[in-house]
Amino acid sequence: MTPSVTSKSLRFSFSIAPSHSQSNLFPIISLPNPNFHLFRQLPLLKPISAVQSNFLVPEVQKTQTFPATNGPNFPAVKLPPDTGAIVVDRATESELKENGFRSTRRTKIVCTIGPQTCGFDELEALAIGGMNVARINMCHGTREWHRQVIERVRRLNEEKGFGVAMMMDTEGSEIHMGDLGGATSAKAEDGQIWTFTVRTLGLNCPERTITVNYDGFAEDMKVGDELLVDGGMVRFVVTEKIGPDVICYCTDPGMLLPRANLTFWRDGSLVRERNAMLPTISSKEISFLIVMTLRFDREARKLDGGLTPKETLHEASRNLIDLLAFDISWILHDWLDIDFGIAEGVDFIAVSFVKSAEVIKHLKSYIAARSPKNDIAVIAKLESIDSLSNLEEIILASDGAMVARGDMGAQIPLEQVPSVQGNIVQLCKQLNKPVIVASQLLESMVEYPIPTRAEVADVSEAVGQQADALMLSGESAMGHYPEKALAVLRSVSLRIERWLREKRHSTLEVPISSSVCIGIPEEMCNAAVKMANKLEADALFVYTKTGHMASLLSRNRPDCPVFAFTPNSSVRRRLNLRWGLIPFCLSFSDDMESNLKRTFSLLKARGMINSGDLIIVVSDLLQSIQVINVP
Ligand SMILES: Nc1ncnc2c1ncn2[C@@H]1O[C@H](COP(=O)(O)OP(=O)(O)O)[C@@H](O)[C@H]1O
Ligand SMILES: C=C(OP(=O)(O)O)C(=O)O
Ligand SMILES: [K+]
Ligand SMILES: [Mg+2]
Repeated sequence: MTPSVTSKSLRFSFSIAPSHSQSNLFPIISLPNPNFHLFRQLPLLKPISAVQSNFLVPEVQKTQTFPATNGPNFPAVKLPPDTGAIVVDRATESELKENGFRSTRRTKIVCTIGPQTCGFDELEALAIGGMNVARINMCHGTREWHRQVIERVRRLNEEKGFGVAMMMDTEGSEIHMGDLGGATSAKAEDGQIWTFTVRTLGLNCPERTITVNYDGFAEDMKVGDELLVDGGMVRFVVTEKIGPDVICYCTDPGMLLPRANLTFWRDGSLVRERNAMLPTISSKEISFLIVMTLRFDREARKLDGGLTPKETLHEASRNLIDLLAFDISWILHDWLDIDFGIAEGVDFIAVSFVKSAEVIKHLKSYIAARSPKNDIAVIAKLESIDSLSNLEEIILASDGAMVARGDMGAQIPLEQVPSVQGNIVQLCKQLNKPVIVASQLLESMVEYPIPTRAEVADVSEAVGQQADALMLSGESAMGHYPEKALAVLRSVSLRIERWLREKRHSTLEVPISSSVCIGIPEEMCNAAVKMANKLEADALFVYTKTGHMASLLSRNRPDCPVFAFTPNSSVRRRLNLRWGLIPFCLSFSDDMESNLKRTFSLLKARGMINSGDLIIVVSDLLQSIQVINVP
């Protein structure tokens, strides 16, 4: 595997073999063009410091502020330490008590946290409203900003008794616009002329200028190309190129948002040289590369005498440093974010623009080496056109998948998105991986308090497909009605789930079969679900250390909810993404009899089960299925 890093702007490419590859212990830089001295003449080389201010330290450019926390208004309800007690998410507990087992929500909800929802109060409101997973998108905000969100979610869980999991979504090497000079949005009108530039915004920029984060942008665009903002929400056609400026004519008007993603098309197909790449190279390997380059430079300096080839070598090394700084900063971003996510102990890392299973495998071994407890799940975001030809391999390598319809809709024709969504959801269920349906589910609710009928139908479709989770993006990050949007997802899920259960009984549809992997745990879980459906059990109980048995029950999409008991709090948080699972933290012993007794008495004391309820119990301790009436 030799990932290649391409600097289009320099019309030059070199490849880097990561140090773990079998054939090479050290990174190899292969330069196709021996005329290094030519590079100096190219216009886009930047000194390292300039590069750093653009890429390595993007925080400098971002000016986001946090609403202050209302510290004193929050009574710190410190829960007792988990010794013998049972811990469940507070919102789920009230839902169970109010509505009874059968009517709890099965479809999970992921909310993207942004300026509208990053305060402690707002986060708490989302947790009360049923948010199962909070997502931060590393495309926006600074690491410090994200750190505060993570800290607040953790505090919410500890002090207020919620069990919200944390997902970090990587940026991917997408091309996006700059910050709009501080404005929150800008309206592009039909027929208007806009300038997209790689220059920094300044006085000499024409009116309606937008910066672009990719230095090769002006070189790569051609007159006649189509430029799509935010997956096609606003469209432009390139009419002229003037040095670093690309002059565009607006063909589809709309709202431009800061740092919106850009794709460009030529002759009806996507030009995707550079917008779909997470290179399989780590920050350590890159650091090594930098050290090697600096040594190369030092050796070149030692060569006195001024022979032309040596001067050339020196010149080349200087250029190489510039070049590496440029390209490395581009690709390093995701790896620095991944290191950040591991250090902060997030529960999920969602990888943007995955093209192959290799990226996922590499990231999983990277995480395994740094997080020995192996408690971060990797979610493959399916949005790049290249991912669609090897979906099964990618999904198998991952711990879950996201149908990232926003960017997907910019890479394949829109009318193909629904069938691709259906196929991915089906495939994930077969392969026993949780799947999230994301983007524009309730897009109009960014501005309005009521969704459109079409949006409600779209949500219903995803719930009907029995996707594990639905995701809010702008609706919860920067919209005017985050809690209302969450309430719509909740109520539509509940209603459609109930309707499906009623329908299933009239058509006697059987749960999905275990055609893909058949082993004792799979067979046991399939049988337990069948039994629970036939006997109209009130709940399935599963005692699980790793969460695997619980996932196998969820995969069958049973009629009743599954109470999953695990001693491990990070397993509990990861199970939040699984359809129909209610994860509890509970320490248990090898003695199932006493585990059950204890669980029944703890749950009865909290009013979460009643005498006479019919429970089907599965455990990965004993290979048994028990049918029990709560005493
Ligand atoms: N941390 C953040 N800071 C500021 N704005 C954010 C943040 N996260 C999300 N947003 C806003 O919400 C919008 C939708 O979020 P999302 O779908 O995650 O991002 P995008 O569509 O830009 O990839 C973003 O375009 C951005 O305007
Ligand atoms: C979820 C998506 O990714 P992001 O919001 O990071 O662009 C998407 O493209 O649909
Ligand atoms: K992202
Ligand atoms: Mg995307």
